[in-house]
Parts: sequence; structure tokens; C-alpha cells
Amino acid sequence: MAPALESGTKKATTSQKDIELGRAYVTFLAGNGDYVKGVVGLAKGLIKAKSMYPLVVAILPDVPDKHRMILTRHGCIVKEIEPLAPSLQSSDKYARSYYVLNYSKLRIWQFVDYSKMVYLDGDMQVFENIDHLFELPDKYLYAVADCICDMYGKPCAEVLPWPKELGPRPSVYFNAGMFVFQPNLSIYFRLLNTLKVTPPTQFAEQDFLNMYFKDEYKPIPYTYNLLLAMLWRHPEKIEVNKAKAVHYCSPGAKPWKYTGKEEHMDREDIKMLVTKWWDIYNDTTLDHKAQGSTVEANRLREAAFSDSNISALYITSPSAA
Ligand SMILES: O=c1ccn([C@@H]2O[C@H](COP(=O)(O)OP(=O)(O)O[C@H]3O[C@H](CO)[C@H](O)[C@H](O)[C@H]3O)[C@@H](O)[C@H]2O)c(=O)[nH]1
Ligand SMILES: O[C@H]1[C@H](O)[C@@H](O)[C@H](O)[C@@H](O)[C@H]1O
Ligand SMILES: [Mn+2]
Repeated sequence: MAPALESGTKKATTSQKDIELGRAYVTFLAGNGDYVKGVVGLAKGLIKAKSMYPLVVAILPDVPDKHRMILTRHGCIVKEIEPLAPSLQSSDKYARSYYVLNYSKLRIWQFVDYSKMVYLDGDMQVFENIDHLFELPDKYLYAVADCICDMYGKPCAEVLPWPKELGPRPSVYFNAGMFVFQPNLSIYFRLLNTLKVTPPTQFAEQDFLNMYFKDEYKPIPYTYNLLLAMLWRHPEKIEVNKAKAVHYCSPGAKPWKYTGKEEHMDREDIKMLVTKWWDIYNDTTLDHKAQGSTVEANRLREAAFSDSNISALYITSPSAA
């Protein structure tokens, strides 16, 4: 069963202790294109939702200085990572050619200054506070099922094909655009070693993570990662107006280059969600807050972790599970 998640049950108040717990959101940015707009939008969305945790941006070396500075100005903590790609060759094509980049996402398991993180794709937006996700019991990987009609029964017709090279199909396939996890160096090195002997597949690191975490994965409600395709695939499973986090992942859906021309993109609900994204992106009052509260929270957090002994203590802290 998906664990109960109630935003209303825990009162969110920022304190030094919360910062010391080493919690942060994390996203991923590659290249010099306009995904940086997605990350800025996300940073502002988290501020608007009054999240008390900072946004770390794991960037590849090809992100230009100009973009790094924009991110810092919006209160993000920028951390450069090395590119990572599978060493084995495969004749399979990726579903989209750039998906190969996403294997670098596995580097975030090395961010052990943080005890728990919520990963969000740069093409996601947060419309409500989701800080309570950090309260989920340790030791599991939490994510939203990717288009499954019956979470505990048979996958629906549109379910993504499971590559047979990766062994038995997991009982539920999750979307890797959002997940709750714990950075951990032994898991990190195991991920890297496993990648060395795993052929690349259509959905790149998403397939890989589904394979690797199939026994630790726990589904959480769709509201934490509303894949736009759910609007036409399974409207009965979602409540679009109540979505806490929306994932603009369908072709043509990226708000910063939305034209409405691609298939499904002229739907009224899509237009509404794209407008909501722009409202946050264009809201300059959220820039002002980025200069104040979030930057200050980040400063305090960095100060809390400046003593490596303290951070080592958190890394080994016992599981609440
Ligand atoms: O040029 C790029 C391409 C991607 N990204 C980053 O990589 C993330 C993943 O790319 P997409 O969001 O375009 O991918 P989709 O959401 O369409 O695809 C799904 O499948 C992918 C398979 O690799 C990933 O698992 C992804 O998280 C999952 O939601 C982006 O959000 C962004 O954060 C960049 O920064 N620059
Ligand atoms: O996992 C996939 C992937 O994220 C695609 O980019 C998206 O278009 C699909 O809707 C989703 O099921
Ligand atoms: Mn995405």
C-alpha cells in the first residue's frame, strides 16, 4: 500500500534543527539550452509554496557560468557533477536521444551532506508545499507510478515496455522525474558498478532505477508527480486542480517553449497548467524572496555543515523505518 501522506498533519515550521537534518530538494541541469528556465521556475515554485528546504542543482560541466549565476541568484545551491553514461553498448535507441544525459542523475547519490533529498526534474513545478515528503520512513525509494491502471494488478495497455535485458519486470514501474531518496556512498558505488554491466535501454536511468530499486520502491500518490499524459490516459485517477507537483513531460509541454501545436497540447487543462507555470516564473516578488529568506536558509545550512564531523554524524544516523 502507498503510505499515508498528509500535508495537514505536520505543522511545517523552519528551525535550525530542520536545516541541520540535512534535507534538500535536488534537480538536474545539463547544457546551455533553456532547461535553466525550468529550474528557475521550480526554484520560485518552491519559494512560493514556502518550502523550508533549499534546492540543490546538480549540473554538468557544460552549463555556462551565466546560467550558474542565475541559479545562485535564485537561492539554488549549485553543485557540479561529472557526466556519467553506460559503458556497455546497445543497439536500442533511447525514447528521446538526449535521455542518455540522464544517467548522470545517478551522481546525486553521492550528495551525502544531505540525509534525505527529494529529486524533481527541471520540467516540474510545485504548486503546493510538499515538505512532508521528507517525513516518509527511511530506507525506501518513493516515487509515482508511471501510467499503471491498477497499481496492484496488471499494467495498462500504455505501460512502458520493460526491457528484457534488465531481468524480471518490477511489479510497478515508476517515473524517475520525482523521487524521495537517501544519498549514500555504498549505494552510489553499487549503482555505478551495476551500470557498468547493464546495457542502456529506451528510458535510460529511469529503467535502470526501476530495476535497481525494485525491492525498495514504494508508490506515492499521483499528486506528487502529475504526468501530463495522465490527463488523457487516466483522468479518473487524478485531480488536476489539486495537483501538488506537475510534470510537463509530454512532447510539446515544456512551458518555456509551449506552442500548443503538438498532439494533446491544445487541451484547456494543459493551457491552464502552462499559464500557472508562467505565473510563477514571472512573479518578481518571488525573486525578492530568493534574495532574502532562501539565501539566508542556505547560508545557515552551509554553516551547519562546515564541520565535517557533524555531517559525518548525520550520514550514519539510524533509520526511522
Ligand atoms: O538538455 C537537457 C535535457 C534534460 N535536462 C534535465 O534532465 C531532466 C530529464 O529530462 P526530461 O524532463 O526532458 O525527461 P522526461 O521527463 O521526458 O523523461 C522521463 O524519462 C527520462 C529518461 O531518461 C528521465 O528519467 C526523466 O526524469 C523522466 O521523467 C530534465 O527535466 C532536466 O532537469 C537538462 O537539464 N537539459
Ligand atoms: O515516463 C514517460 C516519460 O516521462 C515521457 O516523457 C512522458 O511523455 C510519458 O508520459 C511518461 O509516461
Ligand atoms: Mn521531466
